[in-house]
Amino acid sequence: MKIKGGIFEKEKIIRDNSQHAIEICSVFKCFGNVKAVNGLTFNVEYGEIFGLLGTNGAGKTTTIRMLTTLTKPTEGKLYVAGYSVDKNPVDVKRHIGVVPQQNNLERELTGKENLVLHALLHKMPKNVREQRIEELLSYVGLDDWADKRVQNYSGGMARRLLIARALVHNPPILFLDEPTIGLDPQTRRKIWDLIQLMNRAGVTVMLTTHYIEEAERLCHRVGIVDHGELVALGSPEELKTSLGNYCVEFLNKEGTERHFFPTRQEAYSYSEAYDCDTAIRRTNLEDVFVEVTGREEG
Ligand SMILES: Nc1ncnc2c1ncn2[C@@H]1O[C@H](COP(=O)(O)OP(=O)(O)OP(=O)(O)O)[C@@H](O)[C@H]1O
Repeated sequence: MKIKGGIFEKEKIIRDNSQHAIEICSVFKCFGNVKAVNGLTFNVEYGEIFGLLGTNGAGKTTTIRMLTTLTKPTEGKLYVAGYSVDKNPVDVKRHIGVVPQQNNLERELTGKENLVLHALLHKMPKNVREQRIEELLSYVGLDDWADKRVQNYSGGMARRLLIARALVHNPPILFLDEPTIGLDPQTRRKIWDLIQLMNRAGVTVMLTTHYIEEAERLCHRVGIVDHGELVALGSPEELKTSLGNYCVEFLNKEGTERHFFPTRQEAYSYSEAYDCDTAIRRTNLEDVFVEVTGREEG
């Protein structure tokens, strides 16, 4: 995958009085009796890769759908690029790219035609859009597939095309809902590289994931959501440190028991008191996830 110079050069964003790329202020979303989102408040800063991590049904997709103008909150306010999602949805749409969880590409069209269609929806002039599309197809490594129909693409290729499509109109903020769901490990790594390259080129990224490894490897900051509530927020390092950087782990009759300590020495002293086999290791984000949600997997 190649980065061509200048493809992420951005127009200057005129923001109201916001310093944040994304602001979520006391947001609730109910579907009947189900509180899909239950009082979320946090910001995403310009330049970040921010990950919303949670189990299935935690409220991640609903949050992305509200931020990207697809559904309205029951209560609360959302701002993207300084614009109110409620009052200025058209401005919000101009400033965002969205990679949905489901592949909604036009399968009968070629990769290039899909991008042209998106550019036309954003009223991009022909000379600008042609160059941009060529550059993006090369950027996501699909130049050789540009004129082939999407129905012949693999899952990983379709995901790369979805990312290219989201970037056609040069948005400063990109939302990705479960960007690597269902992909094999090699393709997943390629998508991670692509997200990191985009971010280095200046794009602010907010993604959802239920893969803890994805959040730990990719995200500058992570918000862990459970039953629609934010239960932890910080960089992976901050979250691990807050729990204790060293873990003593051993098996008892009920299952695996874990205890956390700030230093290896304290962990070692604790483990010495036990007769059974104990392991001392560095704390990881999965430990944080289990502690704050009470669940074993993302
Ligand atoms: N349109 C809808 N109508 C009714 N309930 C909904 C609707 N959309 C979401 N929900 C419910 O809201 C809760 C949160 O769903 P959401 O899709 O936001 O979770 P998620 O964290 O994105 O999970 P997943 O990874 O499975 O998509 C779930 O209980 C879900 O069943």
